[in-house]
Amino acid sequence: MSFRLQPAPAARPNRCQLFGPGSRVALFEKMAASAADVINLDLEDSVAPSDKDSARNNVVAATHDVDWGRKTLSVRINGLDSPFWYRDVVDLLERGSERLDQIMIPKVGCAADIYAVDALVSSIEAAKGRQKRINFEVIIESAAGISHVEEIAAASPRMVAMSLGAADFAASMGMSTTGIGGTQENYYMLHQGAQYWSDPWHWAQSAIVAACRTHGVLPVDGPFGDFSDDEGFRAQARRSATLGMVGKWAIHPKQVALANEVFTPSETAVLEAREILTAMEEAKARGEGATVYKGRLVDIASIKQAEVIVRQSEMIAAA
Ligand SMILES: C[C@H](C(=O)SCCNC(=O)CCNC(=O)[C@H](O)C(C)(C)COP(=O)(O)OP(=O)(O)OC[C@H]1O[C@@H](n2cnc3c(N)ncnc32)[C@H](O)[C@@H]1OP(=O)(O)O)[C@@H](O)C(=O)O
Ligand SMILES: [Mg+2]
Repeated sequence: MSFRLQPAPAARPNRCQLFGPGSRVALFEKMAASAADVINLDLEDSVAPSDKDSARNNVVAATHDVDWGRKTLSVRINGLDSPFWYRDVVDLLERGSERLDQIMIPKVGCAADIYAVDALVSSIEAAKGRQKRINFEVIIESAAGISHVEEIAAASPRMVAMSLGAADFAASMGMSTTGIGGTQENYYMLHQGAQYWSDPWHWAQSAIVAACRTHGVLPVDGPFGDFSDDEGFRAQARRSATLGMVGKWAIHPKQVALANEVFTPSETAVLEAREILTAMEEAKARGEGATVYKGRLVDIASIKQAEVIVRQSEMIAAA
């Protein structure tokens, strides 16, 4: 292992992040009653420019008036290229309650973007004497964002999570698709006349996971736009979980159960992980660094893999 150890990410359930426009107040109580671990109230792209001020006021009020239970309460502010973002931050932190846990920063392109928001947030927190430090989540959804993904992950001690925003990412990369995540019809390999679909999001997801794991940040898969396609959502989520992501956005309430299903380790997976840990304890007692479990090699690396699964299940159970 490198001398520089890999920091542990925040120990918070993050299986599903349910989004809702700040302009649709009627959704807030439904979001609070959902099984999502994280709530993202949106001030950015799901809110029309004409509704920005009213949506901001709705969300500030919701930090006081809605019982969000033990969920992580996050607000997506507008992009740093907009005339809205500074007022989003100022009003949330000057008029919003301390129930707010996190600010989500969209379309981040470099570490300096985070620095700017961090400086403004820190100044208001000090001026208002806020006791609870606001965390950051960022969305990687541009060519610049993926190009600078590691410096962004390391840009602030407030950084807790990082998501892939497939739609804006596709637009920024010039991808010929209007789908939001999932399989892309023309992204296939041809072999002996048969088509084999590959995953156009794989490399970006892996880059996000690597940057996040290097700096103790939670890697999260973003939206899957077709909320009538349960199996498509499951397939995308399963690929993301396999790559090391801890959760996925829901842009419709029906996707919450799907995300929770995929990102909650199954009883079978947890039992196997615990059995591997026991097998490795027994091997260690015999002075061995490797052993056989169900006919396959397990060694010290297997301990770390098993601990990821056990830790995730215990964190969810405790939530
Ligand atoms: C693309 C990336 C993004 O920006 S994604 C994040 C921004 N987008 C959003 O926040 C959209 C969130 N979803 C919605 O606004 C709505 O779900 C919808 C517009 C997609 C559909 O709304 P509607 O037609 O009203 O849905 P239904 O009639 O099917 O509703 C059934 C039922 O559920 C309630 N409902 C609807 N939406 C939500 C919600 N988000 N949370 C909780 N409850 C919801 C609705 O009121 C109905 O309730 P009822 O049964 O009591 O009537 C981008 O960043 C990138 O990738 O780059
Ligand atoms: Mg976006």
